Amino acid sequence: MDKLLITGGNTLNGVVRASGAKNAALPILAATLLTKDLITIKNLPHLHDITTMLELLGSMGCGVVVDERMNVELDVSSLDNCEAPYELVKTMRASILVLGPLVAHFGRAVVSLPGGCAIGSRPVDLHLRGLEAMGADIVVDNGNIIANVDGRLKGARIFFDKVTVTGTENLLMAAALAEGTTILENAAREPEVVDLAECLIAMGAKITGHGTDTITIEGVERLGGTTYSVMPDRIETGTFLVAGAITGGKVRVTDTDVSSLEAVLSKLEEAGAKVTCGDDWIELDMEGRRPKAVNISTAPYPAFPTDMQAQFVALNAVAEGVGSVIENIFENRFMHVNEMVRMGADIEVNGNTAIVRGKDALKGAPVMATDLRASASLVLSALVAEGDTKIDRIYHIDRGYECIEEKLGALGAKISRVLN
Ligand SMILES: CC(=O)N[C@H]1[C@@H](OP(=O)(O)OP(=O)(O)OC[C@H]2O[C@@H](n3ccc(=O)[nH]c3=O)[C@H](O)[C@@H]2O)O[C@H](CO)[C@@H](O)[C@@H]1O
Ligand SMILES: C=C(OP(=O)(O)O)C(=O)O
Repeated sequence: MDKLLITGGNTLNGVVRASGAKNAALPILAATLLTKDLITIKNLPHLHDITTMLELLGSMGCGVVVDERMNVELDVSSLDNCEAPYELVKTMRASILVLGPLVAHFGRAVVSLPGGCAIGSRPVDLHLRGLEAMGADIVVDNGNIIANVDGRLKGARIFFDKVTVTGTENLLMAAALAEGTTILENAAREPEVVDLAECLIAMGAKITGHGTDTITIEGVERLGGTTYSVMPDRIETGTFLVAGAITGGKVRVTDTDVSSLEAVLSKLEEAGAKVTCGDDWIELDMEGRRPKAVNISTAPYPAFPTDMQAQFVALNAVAEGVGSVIENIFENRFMHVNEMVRMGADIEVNGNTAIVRGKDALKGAPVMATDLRASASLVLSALVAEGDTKIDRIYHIDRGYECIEEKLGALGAKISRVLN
């Protein structure tokens, strides 16, 4: 099994390009199930999760043609089954995103129920309740969600008890082909939801209010083909900026979306970084300084994203002072802490709060990745640790970071992929 070997101590300097956003690409690929016309999706990141989604669409009978630049042409006209099997869903929870489009377009879906995962139990009750409110008949049998509807789904007013990103996306896609108007209240405002809505609008959907907590969808009878380019990855961008900050370096991320990172940039400034932005680039200059500890508290967009929490635990672990990190979205998202403690970090977790006391230095150690962003935080810790760190189970990182060793290597990190 591949591992990452990192020798810490290098200051990162240079320019790196942001890839397309995994969390926008996945719902957008699922949305192609809503039309029988040809769709081309561009700026897809080369990631394991994207391959899994393409495999899932292919297994249903969709035509999938990928070129060398990861532009993908999808043809759903020959779809011959509406099933997302356990083998694929267990490797990628986001497979649940095919549920809404399949029921809306084909009247039937059988999707394996995603179980919990390392970061929490992650139920999908709000997705199911919303589809039921739109007239779908849903049963869970033998670990599968079986959804059927006679004719078209019906528009409904749906209030989410909790802000859910993929829940909002599933119902947004379902509502696009429903009969009548759907209003999603307490909807997720994440930029990836907005990107999906823009793609659906390009396909002919009638959507307003995306980017606010109330989204209105006037269902249409059919959606058509389009060519759509996925937004840049704000979490990958943030991770590279933290890599600059933690090593006292200067990193510019290009081809990115500046407006989606406000909460993260303001914390980086509070940590002592000089941050400059252009239309589609962000530059962070730490000018050789050690970061100052920052307090963070995760919450739905536009607040600080849970997907950047682990990276800031790493930053605080070597910062000057003490930072508190509160995780409000997932109940078990501190798996990186014990691995960082093995590298000499001083972190105490109490419930959903981690108190991180900055150390002058961390020490390289063999560590294990437990989930996607935990892996990223271990990479960041390793960049500043004395000596070598070997990170095991990096298949987690390959789910969400495109060519991480090449990108960090180009910024000056000593990092390689090894077999043992
Ligand atoms: C593919 C994708 O886009 N993944 C992102 C998405 O995950 P995902 O969409 O799975 O996360 P949600 O926004 O749904 O989860 C938010 C909270 O709501 C709870 N919940 C959710 C649905 C539901 O039916 N019932 C329920 O109780 C979850 O357990 C969690 O506590 O948003 C998360 C929160 O920003 C990010 O960390 C993930 O990277
Ligand atoms: C938690 C994440 O992804 P997923 O929802 O696909 O598990 C993530 O991108 O950090």
